[in-house]
Amino acid sequence: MSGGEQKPERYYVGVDVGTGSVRAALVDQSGVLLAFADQPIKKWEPQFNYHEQSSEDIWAACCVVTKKVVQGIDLNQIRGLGFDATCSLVILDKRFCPLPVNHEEDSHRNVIMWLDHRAVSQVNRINETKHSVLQYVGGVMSVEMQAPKLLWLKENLREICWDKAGHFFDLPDFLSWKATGVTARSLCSLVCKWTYSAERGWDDSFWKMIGLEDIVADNYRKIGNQVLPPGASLGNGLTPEAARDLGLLPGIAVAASLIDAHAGGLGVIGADVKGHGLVCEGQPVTSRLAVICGTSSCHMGISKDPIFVPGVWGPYFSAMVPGFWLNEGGQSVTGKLIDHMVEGHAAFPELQVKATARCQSVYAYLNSHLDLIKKAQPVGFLTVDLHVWPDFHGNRSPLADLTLKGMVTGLKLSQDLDDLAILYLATVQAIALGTRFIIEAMEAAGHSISTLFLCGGLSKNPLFVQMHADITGMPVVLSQEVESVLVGAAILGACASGDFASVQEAMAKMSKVGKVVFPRLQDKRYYDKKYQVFLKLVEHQKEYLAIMNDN
Ligand SMILES: Nc1ncnc2c1ncn2[C@@H]1O[C@H](COP(=O)(O)OP(=O)(O)O)[C@@H](O)[C@H]1O
Ligand SMILES: O=C(CO)[C@H](O)[C@H](O)COP(=O)(O)O
Repeated sequence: MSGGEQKPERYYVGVDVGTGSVRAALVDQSGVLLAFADQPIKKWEPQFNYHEQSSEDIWAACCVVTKKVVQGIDLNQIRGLGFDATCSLVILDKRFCPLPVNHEEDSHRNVIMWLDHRAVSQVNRINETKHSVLQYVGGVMSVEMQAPKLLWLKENLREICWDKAGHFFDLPDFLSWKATGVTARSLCSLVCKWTYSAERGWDDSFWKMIGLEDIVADNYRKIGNQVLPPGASLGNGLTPEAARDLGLLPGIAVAASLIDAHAGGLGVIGADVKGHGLVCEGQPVTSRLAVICGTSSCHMGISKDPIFVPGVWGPYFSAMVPGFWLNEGGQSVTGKLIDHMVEGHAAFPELQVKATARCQSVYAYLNSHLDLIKKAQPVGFLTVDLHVWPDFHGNRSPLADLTLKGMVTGLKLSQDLDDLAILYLATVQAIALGTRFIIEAMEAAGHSISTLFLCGGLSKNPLFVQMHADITGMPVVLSQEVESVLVGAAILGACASGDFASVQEAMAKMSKVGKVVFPRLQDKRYYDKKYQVFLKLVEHQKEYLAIMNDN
């Protein structure tokens, strides 16, 4: 401050809990990241398709990263705190102590992660009910949502978990409770993963029909009967205990949270695009699709009126941008699939040695290796005879079929670095082709999308970004801040502090365009052919299944 004329800077802290790590940022009022820290979190996979975490480990990581980003800052300048997280299920007993989600009775592991597929039988039975709430999750409930997981706990861990449980939280709501002591849930979590309707509230008949009538009898106390819009200020703000844990001052505003993909959406979708030569300039914000690409990819499209897209989650009212309906397409593993293909290849140890020698990430090394071997043709043409179907963990959208498997066609005997690089390229392309498939389903149902806004760990990969532009034929906008999900979390904190009148105002002021990647339209014919093959792959997979199931 000089001469008492200038107002002191106002800062917000955003905390983003992803699948593999927790990140925090100190963000100013114009959305600039002033400090960033990250910390890995523990994951357990006790058996195939079972994925667990620990809420205590996650909270401890939140504390480490928050303390780091506020070091050296006058804490009085920090006005608000916002959390986003994966939509994993946290279970606590009536005294808020962790309960085990496993037969080993390890209560440290009290989180069923979003990608856990243990509740297949439960979700199949839920879908057989054809209950009307299913219309609002794309027609088919995903095994990754919370109702099947709750039913699994009741049917499998009745004594050690279900009967003792006092609180079932979506992870973002667990974090805001931990910070404030307020058990109110965010509208975002409840609408997107728990079948709550912003307009009609809970539907008793659904819970009774699926065998969870105890949730209704208890007046939804365990899953949430006080619901707040994302960004609303919670209780009296940060409790003294949480303030000590996080290294902040007690009483600062804490916002009702968002799921991570939705925070990414807020962080990118409202940016002013003037002067970037984009078709979406002058078009409504509904022409933008935010794609949040980390362990998974989520495709967030908004509309003024509800649009029912078969196989695409939603329409969800006010779950991301207040007043707008949201459709959320998704690919359940994307970053995880690329890592799986690269790390599982025989040439991976050689890749690691070479990348380390050049102080590069393995992805940066592979990208430059592809440039070396491409000869006169564009890089993307190296996969003319290698095709991948990317549903190694089932299909979220638009087929909503968790039984689908991954496919690779065009394998050879070679196992060298060239072979690894081309397989990596084909996997990246398959993910981008999957995005095109989702966009086509959304457009067929009434969306009109012209521009992609990418964020998340995979948006740091130039090949991934260019393939999304080339294969969808749409420009891809990257934000000024690479960590846009954290800008979304900070937007929540800024709204809770009262410094902005609305989420829309905060979005417009805090998200900024960084770079635009345009599609190379001269390659369109090649990618149209790759897309044709892509669609054939799943058709053939279904044919194989029919042949094998024919008695
Ligand atoms: N610098 C990078 N270059 C290329 N890919 C990256 C980079 N950093 C992360 N990734 C990819 O992003 C994925 C993780 O993204 P991230 O947003 O951190 O995930 P999550 O939010 O699920 O924890 C990884 O699986 C990896 O494939
Ligand atoms: O289901 C989701 C959003 O609705 C996310 O995919 C899930 O929360 C995991 O996110 P990430 O890939 O960023 O870890």
